[in-house]
Amino acid sequence: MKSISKELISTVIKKRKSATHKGNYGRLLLIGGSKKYGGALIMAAEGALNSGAGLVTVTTDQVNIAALHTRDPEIMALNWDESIELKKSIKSSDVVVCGMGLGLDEKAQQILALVRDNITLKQTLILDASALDLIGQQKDLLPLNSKILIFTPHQMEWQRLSGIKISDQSDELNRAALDKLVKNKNAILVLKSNHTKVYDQAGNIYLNPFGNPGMAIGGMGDTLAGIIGGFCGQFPPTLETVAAAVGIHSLVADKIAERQYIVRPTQLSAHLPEIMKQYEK
Ligand SMILES: NC(=O)C1=CN([C@@H]2O[C@H](COP(=O)(O)OP(=O)(O)OC[C@H]3O[C@@H](n4cnc5c(N)ncnc54)[C@H](O)[C@@H]3O)[C@@H](O)[C@H]2O)[C@@H](O)CC1
Ligand SMILES: Nc1ncnc2c1ncn2[C@@H]1O[C@H](COP(=O)(O)OP(=O)(O)O)[C@@H](O)[C@H]1O
Ligand SMILES: [Mg+2]
Repeated sequence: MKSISKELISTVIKKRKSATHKGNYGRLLLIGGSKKYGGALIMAAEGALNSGAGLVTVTTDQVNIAALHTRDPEIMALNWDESIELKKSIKSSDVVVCGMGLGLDEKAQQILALVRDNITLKQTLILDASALDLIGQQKDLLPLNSKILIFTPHQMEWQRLSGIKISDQSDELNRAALDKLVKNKNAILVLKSNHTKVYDQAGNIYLNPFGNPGMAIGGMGDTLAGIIGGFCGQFPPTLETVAAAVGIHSLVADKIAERQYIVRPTQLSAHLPEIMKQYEK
């Protein structure tokens, strides 16, 4: 098992070249935010924006859009009832991040089915939170048609999806469960805990040595899902890129925790551009 290092983060975060434009840094679509959990979607979108994604669009319950635009006018928004537009948005994105605050109701199931049916082999798909629980309940909702498929469960979500109890979540069982879920070997598992592990299906594992308990606040994982999306839109969507996203999320939190008792997810996002600058190479 390898450890996520500051050197690894520096090899992933590239200095931007002059002759580039927003289209070179990833078209991201984030899907989530039912009425109760609009904040989850907003925090994920802020993670994506602040990690440098070129173009960020969300699709969510209409009720969240004014709040999102008040905070972040850089982000485009689409009412998730507009299913024709939503299909087009899925198809035209480089990276789709689905599940933060999506909920588990019929609407959420329909939206995940739409993602499953419209994602293509050119795209990176990240599944978080409710998307994972929906798949746990109904295995045929699992989208298998993306280029790279990234799962980002916390230990309880992984228990529900894989059937492995938290106390039994060993590397061997985790990888076997990933192989059972995704047979075409294009998946990455980000198993979140106080020391998150990132697995691929070739047997590689990265352990995150960074992070602190000030991060134990709702929205911290939503923010990470957005950052992983942002990294996969800008840099090649590999195991190392995902591991670097996990690492930088915790390093920013560690910086904030030097002088604060807790780390607000929105504050973490706001500090990302400054800390990423220190690691660019
Ligand atoms: N402001 C918001 O709108 C927020 C919305 N959220 C959304 O709420 C929905 C439910 O997700 P939750 O994760 O809250 O609920 P879950 O019921 O899925 O899981 C949370 C529970 O799992 C247990 N657990 C065990 N090990 C854990 C670990 N390593 N990390 C985290 N929890 C662990 C804890 O008892 C915890 O209360 C998701 O769609 C999520 O995106 C949350 O992300 C919180 C913030
Ligand atoms: N005690 C801790 N030490 C280090 N990191 C933590 C700790 N508690 C939570 N985290 C991190 O915070 C995030 C929590 O993710 P998640 O439970 O999905 O949050 P949410 O769904 O509320 O946004 C993960 O990245 C996890 O590694
Ligand atoms: Mg979560």
